[in-house]
Amino acid sequence: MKIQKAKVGQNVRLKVPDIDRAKTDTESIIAVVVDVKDNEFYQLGTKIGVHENFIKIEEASKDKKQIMNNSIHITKGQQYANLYPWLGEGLLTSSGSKWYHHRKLITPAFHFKILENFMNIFVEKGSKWYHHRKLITPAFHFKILENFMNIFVEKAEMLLQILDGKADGNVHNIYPDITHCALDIICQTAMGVNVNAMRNKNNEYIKSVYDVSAIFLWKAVRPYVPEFFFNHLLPLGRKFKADLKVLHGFSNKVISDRRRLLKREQQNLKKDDAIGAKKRLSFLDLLLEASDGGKILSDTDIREEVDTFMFEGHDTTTASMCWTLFLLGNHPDIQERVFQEIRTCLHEKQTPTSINELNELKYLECIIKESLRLYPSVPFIMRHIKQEIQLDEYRIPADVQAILHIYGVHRNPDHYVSPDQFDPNRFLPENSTNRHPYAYIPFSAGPRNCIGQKFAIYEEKTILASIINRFKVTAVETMENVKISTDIILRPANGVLVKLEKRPI
Ligand code: HEM
Repeated sequence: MKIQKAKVGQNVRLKVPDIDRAKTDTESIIAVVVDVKDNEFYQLGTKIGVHENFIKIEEASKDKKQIMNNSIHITKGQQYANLYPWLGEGLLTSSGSKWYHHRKLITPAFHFKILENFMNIFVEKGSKWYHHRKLITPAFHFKILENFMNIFVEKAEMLLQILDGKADGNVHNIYPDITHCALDIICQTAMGVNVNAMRNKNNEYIKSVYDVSAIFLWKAVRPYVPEFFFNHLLPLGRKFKADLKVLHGFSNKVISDRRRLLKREQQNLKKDDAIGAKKRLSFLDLLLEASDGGKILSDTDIREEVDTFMFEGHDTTTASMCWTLFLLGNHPDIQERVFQEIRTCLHEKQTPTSINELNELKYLECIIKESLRLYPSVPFIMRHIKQEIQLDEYRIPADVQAILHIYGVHRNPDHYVSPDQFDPNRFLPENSTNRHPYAYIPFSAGPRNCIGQKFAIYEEKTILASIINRFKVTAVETMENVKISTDIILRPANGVLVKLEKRPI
């Protein structure tokens, strides 16, 4: 590719006709100049190159602690600064010691490994049980898991009622229904607040999430637009401000509602001391408790984390569930096979109700994984490379903004035979053993990987199993003609258009 006067390490924007409308060909958004050839051609890192190099950094670095403590290569790319007005320095965007400290604080609330262990040790006796119990109790109360599962099921059932009304032989876009369901789930599990987005349509919050995500991309590809000009002179800047008001208003309300409720609960607990149990229900409670009246976490710190989790915790899972339904709707044979698995596992029941049941749905898990391979909810991430690195024939200079192109890696034929084909069997254990450990990275990898990945898989399994168990899904668009819309999240541009047909019970 020939471009004008670019130096190694510089970001270049590639001309993609649709970029202004944020409907980009996901294979080329922003690239970094990796090398300048003698013939004035440039080697650009977009699709696979930079990413593969980056992952080798992690492989080469045996001493992961060194990376962590020095915050080398875990600092997010400059473009994330465009998210600061919304997410502030929450877990997703922050760096260095602030990120490290908050991640340590928050991790226990999302450590589902602990919860799985806990489920298993229920049947064990003696010292192992005692040891596990002691280990996990302070970090994560068992009550939380029960509550989460109950909430997943409750929301799945509400969603089914809504979808029942759409099983009428017509085509419906169910993307908004799934979004509302995912938002209800994250608000109730993580924040302990019931926002009832499924019943309360035309949700301003969701609209603002979409707008802000699109504006993020708009700004990311126009680093030359001065902040003052954007903030004060462009209508888009004013829109951004109005959207932020909606988003922050929503999260502030969630926090104050929860504070009030906790206070009431604490008072009731004092009255009813016979129970004596400490009731910790959500991630937000953990933050409020850890804040020590603002000494450790300020109100702004808490709001930034709440915004981060409300966004990361619903938009990503929504896209993933919708792409999965789209793919199943295009592959009736695979849908039939997973339907049989679900029926066998659930017998007469409509929805899964325990973690053990979810763990039994193995083929469904392969389907979700394969869907995240083809359509990763987060199609690319960015890192600020802090120190120069030499990787094979590439020299990545310091201060480069590297784009790690997850979408591209997942469709690399070196790692996947017929990479554009939907084939969940790739993720059967026997077919996964020889895969490069970094060839599949929908949740990123290393110390800044996704904190909510277990949560996401459990949530998706509950909702998808419920839908497939109730309806036969037929998609309208195909893999060949579906339009992809990329902002921060990779979504089907027209939503997910399906026909639903109720299955006999
Ligand atoms: C299918 C669903 C999901 C996908 C594909 C996904 C993907 C990712 C990816 C790729 C990253 C790395 C971002 C970067 O480096 O810039 C990330 C980080 C993160 N995710 Fe997720 N995510 C999902 C669900 C969730 C859920 C359900 C939650 C919360 C409950 C969550 C919370 C977070 C947070 C807080 C971070 C930042 C972690 C850190 O930097 O320490 N995600 N996610």
